[in-house]
Amino acid sequence: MFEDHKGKPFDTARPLNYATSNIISSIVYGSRFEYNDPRFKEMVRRANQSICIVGSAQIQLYNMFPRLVSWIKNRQLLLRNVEMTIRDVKALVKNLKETLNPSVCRGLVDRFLIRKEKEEDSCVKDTPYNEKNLIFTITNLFAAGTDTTATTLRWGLLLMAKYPHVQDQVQEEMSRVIGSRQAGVDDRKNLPYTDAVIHEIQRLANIVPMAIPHKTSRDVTFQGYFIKEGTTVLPLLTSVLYDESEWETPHTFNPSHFLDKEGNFFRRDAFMPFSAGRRVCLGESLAKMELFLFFTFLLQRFRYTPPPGVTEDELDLTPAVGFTLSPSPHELCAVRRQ
Ligand code: HEM
Repeated sequence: MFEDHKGKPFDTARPLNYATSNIISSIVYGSRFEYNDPRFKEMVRRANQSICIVGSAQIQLYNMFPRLVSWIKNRQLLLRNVEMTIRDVKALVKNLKETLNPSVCRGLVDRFLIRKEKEEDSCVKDTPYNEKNLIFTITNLFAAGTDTTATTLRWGLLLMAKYPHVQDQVQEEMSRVIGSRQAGVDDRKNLPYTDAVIHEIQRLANIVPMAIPHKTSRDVTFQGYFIKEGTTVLPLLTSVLYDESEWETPHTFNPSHFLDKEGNFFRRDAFMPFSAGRRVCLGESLAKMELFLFFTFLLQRFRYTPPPGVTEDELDLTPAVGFTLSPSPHELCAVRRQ
């Protein structure tokens, strides 16, 4: 899809969303969607719109005063999106159910359906393998796994266009170490600069600034503060990713944050874009793999620049606020390299 624009400016959002969405789809349904499939296009559009709406002031207000403002427009829109997504997912699951062959497992849905049938046959009570859990597992994976990875990649390409000397070094390292063949996950350890750049993109982009709200399961005293059982707690990842006592230049794009004096990659404890603890991002290892493979592939094949007439300095890094922080609407040129 990048190729189609022939080096002319375009918005990177749609192709990246479709690509990452198809990874989740392959895992969940066992197949990819065509990029021109109207149902797929709508599912991706709705997932992105919902993530944006969840971060809106209206929904924050609703979360605080649910009884007072249940009528607000964004909540109605969100509920309609959920309803339509459930309808689509049900249709896709029905199709898989009708073609289910227990000896050929195509994806997560097949595995779930096989287990569901088995538990029903054995009359297991209160099993989590029920229709409702299946539908919500699928919709949650789709929502959590599409926008996050695509948004990080969009930040990555925008930062490469803004800082061409960093892009030069990534491309130089890749040419030197892997040449023109496609990178595999095992190449990461031999590409310390590229690895550092990907980590720095995630740190600065800070795409899930407030993680996901949690509730205390019992009374706790934390750093001298008493927090009652059942209190909603927001772990502010921004406070760690931009911590002035942890990072040399917390507000600047600086891949050296992850490099030692010899240019070797090193991990930092304050790198927590996936949060931490028991409810740490379930897709962390998948996301890391996707980011590395997509980023190296896209950098190997294209050079990213601002549109004609726009300088690198003018590329705006102000985020658009939603539940996740994505770059403000922008266009880039992707010029074919090889
Ligand atoms: C760059 C990409 C990603 C980032 C930055 C990210 C970040 C996060 C964060 C901060 C949380 C909240 C953790 C908490 O509650 O404290 C989370 C939860 C979650 N993420 Fe991701 N995520 C990414 C990609 C993915 C992918 C690809 C998947 C798909 C499998 C995924 C699935 C989930 C799920 C299911 C949860 C909820 C886990 C739970 O509540 O136990 N994420 N993610």
